[in-house]
Amino acid sequence: MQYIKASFKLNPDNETNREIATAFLAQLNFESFDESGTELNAFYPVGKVTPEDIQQIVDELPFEVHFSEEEMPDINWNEEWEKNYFQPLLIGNECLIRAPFHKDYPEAPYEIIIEPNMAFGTGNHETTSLMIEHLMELNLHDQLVLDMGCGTGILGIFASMLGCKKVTAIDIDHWAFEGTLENCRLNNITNLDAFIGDATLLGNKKFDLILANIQKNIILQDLEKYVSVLNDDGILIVSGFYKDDLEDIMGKASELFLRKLSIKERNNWIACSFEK
Ligand SMILES: C[S@@+](CC[C@H](N)C(=O)[O-])C[C@H]1O[C@@H](n2cnc3c(N)ncnc32)[C@H](O)[C@@H]1O
Repeated sequence: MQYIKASFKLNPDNETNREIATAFLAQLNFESFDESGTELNAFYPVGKVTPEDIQQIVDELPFEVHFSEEEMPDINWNEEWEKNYFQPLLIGNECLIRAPFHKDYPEAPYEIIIEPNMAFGTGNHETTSLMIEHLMELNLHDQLVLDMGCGTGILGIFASMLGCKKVTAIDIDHWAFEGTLENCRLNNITNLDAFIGDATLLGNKKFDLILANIQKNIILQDLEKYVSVLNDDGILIVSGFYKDDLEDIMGKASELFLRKLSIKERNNWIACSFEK
Protein backbone atom coordinates (compact mmCIF):
# COMPACT_ATOMS: atom_id res chain seq x y z
CA MET A 1 0.00 0.00 0.00
CA GLN A 2 1.16 3.54 -0.72
CA TYR A 3 0.78 6.42 1.70
CA ILE A 4 0.32 10.15 1.64
CA LYS A 5 2.52 11.72 4.28
CA ALA A 6 0.98 14.98 5.48
CA SER A 7 3.48 17.10 7.43
CA PHE A 8 2.60 20.10 9.55
CA LYS A 9 5.08 22.55 10.98
CA LEU A 10 3.75 24.05 14.20
CA ASN A 11 4.81 26.77 16.55
CA PRO A 12 6.78 24.93 19.29
CA ASP A 13 5.48 27.31 21.96
CA ASN A 14 1.84 26.59 21.30
CA GLU A 15 0.79 23.29 22.88
CA THR A 16 -2.91 23.96 22.27
CA ASN A 17 -2.40 24.26 18.52
CA ARG A 18 -0.56 20.94 18.49
CA GLU A 19 -3.49 19.26 20.23
CA ILE A 20 -6.03 20.89 17.93
CA ALA A 21 -4.05 19.86 14.84
CA THR A 22 -3.81 16.28 16.12
CA ALA A 23 -7.57 16.17 16.68
CA PHE A 24 -8.24 17.53 13.20
CA LEU A 25 -5.88 15.04 11.57
CA ALA A 26 -7.56 12.20 13.43
CA GLN A 27 -10.86 13.00 11.68
CA LEU A 28 -9.44 11.14 8.69
CA ASN A 29 -8.32 7.61 9.49
CA PHE A 30 -4.57 7.66 9.43
CA GLU A 31 -2.55 4.49 9.38
CA SER A 32 0.21 5.92 11.52
CA PHE A 33 1.19 9.16 13.14
CA ASP A 34 4.40 10.59 14.49
CA GLU A 35 5.74 13.74 16.05
CA SER A 36 9.29 15.03 15.93
CA GLY A 37 10.03 18.42 17.43
CA THR A 38 7.64 20.91 15.89
CA GLU A 39 6.58 18.58 13.08
CA LEU A 40 3.46 16.40 13.03
CA ASN A 41 3.30 13.70 10.38
CA ALA A 42 0.18 11.71 9.53
CA PHE A 43 0.30 8.82 7.06
CA TYR A 44 -2.89 8.17 5.09
CA PRO A 45 -3.45 5.19 2.77
CA VAL A 46 -3.63 6.29 -0.86
CA GLY A 47 -7.07 5.46 -2.23
CA LYS A 48 -8.79 5.75 1.14
CA VAL A 49 -7.88 9.40 1.74
CA THR A 50 -7.19 11.96 -0.99
CA PRO A 51 -4.97 15.07 -0.85
CA GLU A 52 -8.23 17.08 -1.18
CA ASP A 53 -9.59 15.48 1.99
CA ILE A 54 -6.43 16.52 3.83
CA GLN A 55 -6.54 20.02 2.33
CA GLN A 56 -10.11 20.41 3.59
CA ILE A 57 -8.99 19.54 7.13
CA VAL A 58 -6.12 22.02 6.85
CA ASP A 59 -8.54 24.74 5.67
CA GLU A 60 -10.73 24.14 8.71
CA LEU A 61 -7.89 24.57 11.21
CA PRO A 62 -8.41 27.70 13.30
CA PHE A 63 -4.79 28.79 12.78
CA GLU A 64 -2.25 28.71 9.99
CA VAL A 65 0.14 25.81 9.58
CA HIS A 66 2.82 25.08 7.08
CA PHE A 67 1.51 21.97 5.33
CA SER A 68 3.14 19.70 2.75
CA GLU A 69 2.30 16.27 1.40
CA GLU A 70 4.23 13.58 -0.38
CA GLU A 71 3.45 10.08 -1.60
CA MET A 72 5.42 7.38 0.15
CA PRO A 73 6.06 3.79 -0.93
CA ASP A 74 4.81 0.94 1.23
CA ILE A 75 6.24 1.44 4.69
CA ASN A 76 7.30 -1.21 7.13
CA TRP A 77 5.64 0.30 10.19
CA ASN A 78 7.14 -2.36 12.34
CA GLU A 79 10.65 -1.28 11.44
CA GLU A 80 9.71 2.40 11.82
CA TRP A 81 8.38 1.78 15.31
CA GLU A 82 11.33 -0.35 16.29
CA LYS A 83 13.68 2.40 15.24
CA ASN A 84 11.83 5.41 16.54
CA TYR A 85 8.85 5.20 18.76
CA PHE A 86 8.12 2.11 20.80
CA GLN A 87 9.96 2.34 24.11
CA PRO A 88 9.31 0.08 27.13
CA LEU A 89 6.57 1.67 29.16
CA LEU A 90 5.68 1.18 32.82
CA ILE A 91 2.11 2.07 33.76
CA GLY A 92 1.23 2.63 37.41
CA ASN A 93 4.45 0.88 38.54
CA GLU A 94 2.66 -2.41 37.85
CA CYS A 95 2.24 -3.02 34.16
CA LEU A 96 5.25 -3.07 31.86
CA ILE A 97 4.69 -3.05 28.11
CA ARG A 98 7.62 -3.87 25.90
CA ALA A 99 8.49 -5.32 22.52
CA PRO A 100 10.26 -8.68 22.14
CA PHE A 101 13.36 -6.83 20.90
CA HIS A 102 13.72 -4.52 23.92
CA LYS A 103 16.78 -5.26 26.04
CA ASP A 104 16.60 -2.76 28.91
CA TYR A 105 13.39 -2.52 30.86
CA PRO A 106 12.30 -2.45 34.52
CA GLU A 107 10.74 -5.45 36.24
CA ALA A 108 7.04 -5.27 36.99
CA PRO A 109 4.32 -7.60 38.32
CA TYR A 110 2.68 -7.66 34.88
CA GLU A 111 4.68 -7.73 31.67
CA ILE A 112 2.91 -7.48 28.32
CA ILE A 113 4.98 -8.22 25.23
CA ILE A 114 3.69 -6.51 22.10
CA GLU A 115 5.14 -7.04 18.64
CA PRO A 116 4.59 -3.67 16.99
CA ASN A 117 3.01 -4.11 13.59
CA MET A 118 0.29 -2.44 11.56
CA ALA A 119 -2.09 -2.51 14.55
CA PHE A 120 -2.67 0.21 17.15
CA GLY A 121 -1.94 -0.49 20.80
CA THR A 122 1.52 -0.37 22.36
CA GLY A 123 0.41 1.53 25.43
CA ASN A 124 2.25 4.65 24.32
CA HIS A 125 -0.98 6.33 23.29
CA GLU A 126 -2.86 8.07 26.09
CA THR A 127 -6.11 6.21 25.43
CA THR A 128 -4.47 2.79 25.78
CA SER A 129 -2.62 3.69 28.98
CA LEU A 130 -5.79 5.23 30.48
CA MET A 131 -7.71 2.03 29.67
CA ILE A 132 -4.96 0.02 31.38
CA GLU A 133 -5.18 2.26 34.44
CA HIS A 134 -8.93 1.61 34.61
CA LEU A 135 -8.33 -2.14 34.30
CA MET A 136 -5.83 -2.09 37.17
CA GLU A 137 -8.59 -0.86 39.49
CA LEU A 138 -10.95 -3.77 38.76
CA ASN A 139 -11.29 -7.30 40.07
CA LEU A 140 -11.52 -9.36 36.89
CA HIS A 141 -11.57 -12.78 38.50
CA ASP A 142 -13.84 -15.10 36.49
CA GLN A 143 -15.16 -12.28 34.29
CA LEU A 144 -16.21 -12.57 30.65
CA VAL A 145 -14.53 -9.70 28.81
CA LEU A 146 -15.12 -8.13 25.41
CA ASP A 147 -12.22 -6.14 23.88
CA MET A 148 -13.89 -4.18 21.07
CA GLY A 149 -11.45 -2.57 18.64
CA CYS A 150 -8.68 -4.75 20.05
CA GLY A 151 -5.81 -3.44 17.87
CA THR A 152 -2.73 -5.38 19.07
CA GLY A 153 -4.95 -7.14 21.64
CA ILE A 154 -3.16 -5.33 24.45
CA LEU A 155 -6.25 -4.69 26.62
CA GLY A 156 -7.65 -8.20 26.25
CA ILE A 157 -4.22 -9.68 26.99
CA PHE A 158 -3.94 -7.58 30.15
CA ALA A 159 -7.48 -8.56 31.18
CA SER A 160 -6.46 -12.19 30.80
CA MET A 161 -3.35 -11.60 32.94
CA LEU A 162 -5.60 -10.02 35.58
CA GLY A 163 -7.47 -13.30 35.90
CA CYS A 164 -10.55 -12.98 33.72
CA LYS A 165 -12.24 -16.17 32.53
CA LYS A 166 -12.38 -15.47 28.80
CA VAL A 167 -11.74 -12.62 26.37
CA THR A 168 -13.50 -12.03 23.08
CA ALA A 169 -11.43 -9.62 20.97
CA ILE A 170 -12.91 -8.02 17.86
CA ASP A 171 -11.48 -5.58 15.31
CA ILE A 172 -12.53 -4.59 11.80
CA ASP A 173 -8.91 -4.67 10.69
CA HIS A 174 -7.27 -7.94 9.64
CA TRP A 175 -3.83 -6.65 10.76
CA ALA A 176 -5.28 -6.23 14.23
CA PHE A 177 -6.64 -9.77 14.14
CA GLU A 178 -3.25 -11.20 13.08
CA GLY A 179 -1.43 -9.01 15.60
CA THR A 180 -3.72 -10.07 18.44
CA LEU A 181 -3.13 -13.75 17.69
CA GLU A 182 0.63 -13.22 17.56
CA ASN A 183 0.68 -11.21 20.77
CA CYS A 184 -1.40 -13.87 22.54
CA ARG A 185 1.24 -16.41 21.58
CA LEU A 186 4.03 -14.13 22.83
CA ASN A 187 2.27 -13.71 26.18
CA ASN A 188 1.06 -17.32 26.56
CA ILE A 189 -2.57 -16.21 26.56
CA THR A 190 -4.86 -19.13 25.80
CA ASN A 191 -8.29 -17.83 26.83
CA LEU A 192 -8.70 -15.13 24.15
CA ASP A 193 -10.72 -15.64 20.97
CA ALA A 194 -10.11 -13.07 18.22
CA PHE A 195 -12.48 -12.18 15.37
CA ILE A 196 -12.47 -9.78 12.41
CA GLY A 197 -15.64 -7.67 12.41
CA ASP A 198 -17.64 -5.09 14.30
CA ALA A 199 -20.59 -4.85 16.72
CA THR A 200 -22.78 -6.85 14.32
CA LEU A 201 -20.80 -9.95 15.38
CA LEU A 202 -22.00 -9.69 18.95
CA GLY A 203 -25.40 -11.34 18.59
CA ASN A 204 -26.75 -12.49 21.95
CA LYS A 205 -23.42 -13.03 23.68
CA LYS A 206 -23.09 -11.67 27.23
CA PHE A 207 -20.13 -10.03 28.97
CA ASP A 208 -19.27 -8.77 32.45
CA LEU A 209 -16.80 -6.19 31.20
CA ILE A 210 -16.64 -4.40 27.84
CA LEU A 211 -13.59 -2.41 26.75
CA ALA A 212 -13.98 -0.16 23.71
CA ASN A 213 -11.09 2.16 22.89
CA ILE A 214 -12.20 3.09 19.36
CA GLN A 215 -13.33 6.60 18.47
CA LYS A 216 -16.21 8.94 19.20
CA ASN A 217 -18.50 8.23 16.26
CA ILE A 218 -18.19 4.45 16.47
CA ILE A 219 -18.83 4.55 20.22
CA LEU A 220 -21.92 6.74 19.78
CA GLN A 221 -23.17 4.47 17.01
CA ASP A 222 -22.50 1.14 18.76
CA LEU A 223 -23.00 1.99 22.45
CA GLU A 224 -26.55 0.65 22.49
CA LYS A 225 -25.36 -2.68 21.10
CA TYR A 226 -22.54 -2.86 23.66
CA VAL A 227 -25.02 -2.19 26.48
CA SER A 228 -27.35 -4.90 25.14
CA VAL A 229 -24.61 -7.53 25.52
CA LEU A 230 -23.46 -6.29 28.95
CA ASN A 231 -24.71 -8.21 31.99
CA ASP A 232 -26.57 -6.25 34.67
CA ASP A 233 -24.02 -4.61 37.02
CA GLY A 234 -21.43 -5.13 34.28
CA ILE A 235 -18.82 -2.47 33.52
CA LEU A 236 -18.18 -0.68 30.23
CA ILE A 237 -15.03 1.38 29.68
CA VAL A 238 -14.81 3.58 26.58
CA SER A 239 -12.01 5.71 25.18
CA GLY A 240 -10.65 7.04 21.90
CA PHE A 241 -12.17 10.51 22.15
CA TYR A 242 -11.28 13.97 23.37
CA LYS A 243 -12.48 15.86 26.44
CA ASP A 244 -14.61 18.06 24.13
CA ASP A 245 -16.53 14.95 23.03
CA LEU A 246 -17.28 13.80 26.57
CA GLU A 247 -20.60 15.62 26.73
CA ASP A 248 -21.93 13.71 23.69
CA ILE A 249 -20.70 10.40 25.09
CA MET A 250 -22.24 11.13 28.51
CA GLY A 251 -25.53 12.11 26.85
CA LYS A 252 -25.71 8.82 24.97
CA ALA A 253 -24.68 6.87 28.07
CA SER A 254 -27.42 8.47 30.16
CA GLU A 255 -30.03 7.73 27.46
CA LEU A 256 -29.00 4.09 27.91
CA PHE A 257 -29.24 4.35 31.73
CA LEU A 258 -25.53 3.77 32.31
CA ARG A 259 -24.16 5.01 35.63
CA LYS A 260 -20.87 6.88 35.42
CA LEU A 261 -18.12 5.37 37.59
CA SER A 262 -14.94 7.29 36.82
CA ILE A 263 -13.31 9.49 34.23
CA LYS A 264 -9.58 9.56 33.52
CA GLU A 265 -7.97 12.23 31.39
CA ARG A 266 -4.51 12.79 29.93
CA ASN A 267 -3.52 15.39 27.34
CA ASN A 268 -7.21 15.98 26.60
CA TRP A 269 -7.86 12.30 25.87
CA ILE A 270 -10.55 10.59 27.98
CA ALA A 271 -11.29 7.06 29.19
CA CYS A 272 -14.55 6.75 31.05
CA SER A 273 -16.07 3.81 32.94
CA PHE A 274 -19.79 3.09 33.44
CA GLU A 275 -21.89 0.52 35.23
CA LYS A 276 -25.08 -1.00 33.79
C1 LIG B 1 -7.59 3.30 19.08
S1 LIG B 1 -7.37 1.68 18.47
C2 LIG B 1 -7.37 0.79 20.01
C3 LIG B 1 -6.48 -0.42 20.03
C4 LIG B 1 -6.32 -1.06 21.41
N1 LIG B 1 -7.58 -1.60 21.90
C5 LIG B 1 -5.77 -0.07 22.42
O1 LIG B 1 -6.49 0.25 23.38
O2 LIG B 1 -4.65 0.40 22.24
C6 LIG B 1 -8.99 1.39 17.78
C7 LIG B 1 -9.16 0.07 17.04
O3 LIG B 1 -10.55 -0.03 16.71
C8 LIG B 1 -10.68 -0.64 15.44
N2 LIG B 1 -12.02 -0.28 14.93
C9 LIG B 1 -12.40 0.83 14.26
N3 LIG B 1 -13.73 0.79 14.02
C10 LIG B 1 -14.20 -0.34 14.58
C11 LIG B 1 -15.50 -0.93 14.69
N4 LIG B 1 -16.58 -0.36 14.17
N5 LIG B 1 -15.61 -2.10 15.36
C12 LIG B 1 -14.52 -2.73 15.86
N6 LIG B 1 -13.26 -2.23 15.78
C13 LIG B 1 -13.11 -1.04 15.16
C14 LIG B 1 -9.49 -0.10 14.66
O4 LIG B 1 -9.17 -0.95 13.57
C15 LIG B 1 -8.40 -0.04 15.74
O5 LIG B 1 -7.63 -1.22 15.74
